[in-house]
Parts: sequence; C-alpha cells; structure tokens
Amino acid sequence: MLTKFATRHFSSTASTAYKVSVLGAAGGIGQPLSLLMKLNHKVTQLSLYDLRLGAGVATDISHIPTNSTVTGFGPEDNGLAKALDGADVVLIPAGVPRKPGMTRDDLFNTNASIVRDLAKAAADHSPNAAILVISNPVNSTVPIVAEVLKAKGVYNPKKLFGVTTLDVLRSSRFLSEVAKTNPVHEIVPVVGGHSGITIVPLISQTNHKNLPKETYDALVHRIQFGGDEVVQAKGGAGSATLSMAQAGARFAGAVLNGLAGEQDIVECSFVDSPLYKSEGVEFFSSKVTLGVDGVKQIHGLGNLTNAEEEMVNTAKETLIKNIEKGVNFVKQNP
Ligand SMILES: NC(=O)C1=CN([C@@H]2O[C@H](COP(=O)(O)OP(=O)(O)OC[C@H]3O[C@@H](n4cnc5c(N)ncnc54)[C@H](O)[C@@H]3O)[C@@H](O)[C@H]2O)C=CC1
Ligand SMILES: O=C([O-])CC(=O)C(=O)O
Repeated sequence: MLTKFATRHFSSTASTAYKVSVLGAAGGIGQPLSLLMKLNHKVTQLSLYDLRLGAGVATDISHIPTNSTVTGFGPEDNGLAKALDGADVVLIPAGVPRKPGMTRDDLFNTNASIVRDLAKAAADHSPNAAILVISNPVNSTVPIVAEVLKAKGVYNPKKLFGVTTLDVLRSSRFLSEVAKTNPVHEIVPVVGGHSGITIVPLISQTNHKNLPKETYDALVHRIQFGGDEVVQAKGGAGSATLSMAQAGARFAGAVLNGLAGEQDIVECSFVDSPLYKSEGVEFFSSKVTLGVDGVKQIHGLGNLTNAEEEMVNTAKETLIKNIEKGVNFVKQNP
C-alpha cells in the first residue's frame, strides 16, 4: 500500500471475513477495482454487479487463488438484490465519466438517477453496509445517497463515504515531483470536496511548508485539476480508472481494517460532518478515523495558512450549492 496517516495496531477480537459488493464492476474503474478487492485477504465474498458483463468479469477474477468466492450479477433475475444481500461494504463506481470540456457537475443529469437507484437497492438489501461512493459528481452523489437512505429510514451517517482518496494519492505524487522526494513518504491531508476548487490540499501540514510561491500555486492547481490531465490525455475515452481503482481499493481496505477493529486507521473522506454544519455545509472531507462502526472520529483541519483558509472558505461556498443540488434532486425525483 502507499501511505498511511498513522501506525496500525491490531485488536485480538477482530473479524476478518467480509462481503464486498462492487456496483458498476465491469467499467473502467470497476474492473481493476474488483481485481484489487480480490487481492484483499479480508474479503471472503466478492459480489460484482453491472448492467453488462458482470458475470464475465466475475468469472475472470474468480480464477485468482485468494480466499474469496466471486459472483457476478446483471439486472436479470433480481441480480442487484442478490449482489447486495448482506454486504458489509458497497463500492459504487457506476455511472458515466467525463469527456474533455466537461466538468464533473456536467455528469449530474446522468449519474444522479443511477446513484439514487443503486442507493435504494442498498437500503433494501444491505442496510448495514458501509457505502463508498465513487460516481461523480461526488459532492452531490453522496448527499443523494444520504437522502435516499433517510427516506428509507436506514441512514447511518457513520457508514456513508465519498471516496476522495485519489486527491490524496495525487497530492503525494505531485508534491514528491516538485520536492524531489519519495512519494511513498509524502502524506498530504486533502480536505473539502472532490471537484476543482473544492479540493484543498494542506501542504502546510507536510515537510514542505516553504515552497516558493510559484511552485506552491502550480502544485495546488495541479492537485485540484489533476482529473482534467487524465481526461485530456484519454482524449474522450474516459477519465482516471487505474489510479482511481488503486485509490478505491486503498480506501475500501482502510474501511475494512476499521470494521475489523484495527486501531488508528485514518483516511480523508467526504462524510456527513459536523465541522461546518453551522454554516450550512452538511458534508465535508477531512481526516477521519475508521472503526468497527464506520466513522469513529472526524478530525478538525488543524492549523491552516491564510492561503489554505481562503481556499477552504471558497470550497465551502461551492459545496453548499453542490450538496443542495443532490438533496433537491431526491426531493423532486424520489
Ligand atoms: N471519486 C473519484 O475520485 C473518481 C470518480 N470517477 C467517476 O466514476 C464513475 C465511473 O467511471 P468509469 O469507471 O471510468 O466509467 P465507465 O463508463 O468505464 O464504467 C461505468 C460502469 O458503470 C456501469 N453502469 C452504468 N449504470 C449502471 C447501473 N445503473 N447499475 C450498474 N452499473 C451501471 C456501466 O455499465 C459501466 O460498466 C464516473 O462517474 C467517474 O466520473 C472517476 C474517477 C475518479
Ligand atoms: O476527473 C474526473 O472526471 C474523474 C475524477 O473524479 C478524477 O480523476 O479525480
């Protein structure tokens, strides 16, 4: 694995057998993510659902000799219900990716209903699962899932996560490139949300507080718009898939480690957060300690520079609108 925010200790009572369901498992992210989950030894049942090719991907991955069964499902024969039944962790990378010139918000019209419907099924068939939302725009799809779960009476804010780990991975990598260090040792908290200016890397909390202003500004911009680099490079064929699979597998692994009772498991994630609720920001990404019930503790941002504080304030304004958009969508399209 790449980086961890803290040392891990183990609880002797930990359970280590989990069912993980991937919804959208045959997609650009879904396939490598499913592969990486097959390599996680805590996963004993891997359930792969997609509108197409779910069974094919599952059969392929099932030949890997790790200690899990792999089952594939499509929409026929109540496949979604079966895929979700009793899941401990549900990963959702279903939905369309960006093309050059689009923002993540441009995906809202297509992905909102996909995520809403998958959340309804998760509420019915795996109401206790930790739900990890990858589908964009994350700043809005996470509130969509929350509203659906609330309407179904099964909302547990400790078990809903927007996956922002790719921003953390990029921060480690891009910072190491300018600082000429080993990225494995660069740990950068990234707070806010997951789109453009809502992505706020806290470089002041690394060993590289005094980067020249021009270098710092370029680094922050590259982290905030790193997704665009991949969208441009793929020239219309999609967005980040392989690095996202690694990010998703790292975050799902951390959630499983928390569920298993391991201590001091800390990752950044976009969660139902008390940090700025009084200002109307219902969800916010910050460092979160993961535990047996999901979120164990949401950490404050710590000391910020003036520049970081300004970025957080700007992020909050956009987040309020993105979150409201998701909430309104479910109200108007239950
Ligand atoms: N959170 C993050 O950091 C990132 C999020 N993403 C987002 O992840 C999503 C997926 O991206 P890709 O895998 O590249 O797209 P893709 O188009 O390659 O795969 C999406 C898959 O979802 C499936 N799908 C669509 N509707 C479905 C439904 N109702 N039920 C089940 N499966 C369904 C499709 O059949 C397809 O296999 C996009 O919205 C993208 O923007 C991408 C990169 C990073
Ligand atoms: O840029 C995109 O559309 C996909 C994404 O969320 C990322 O790569 O961070």
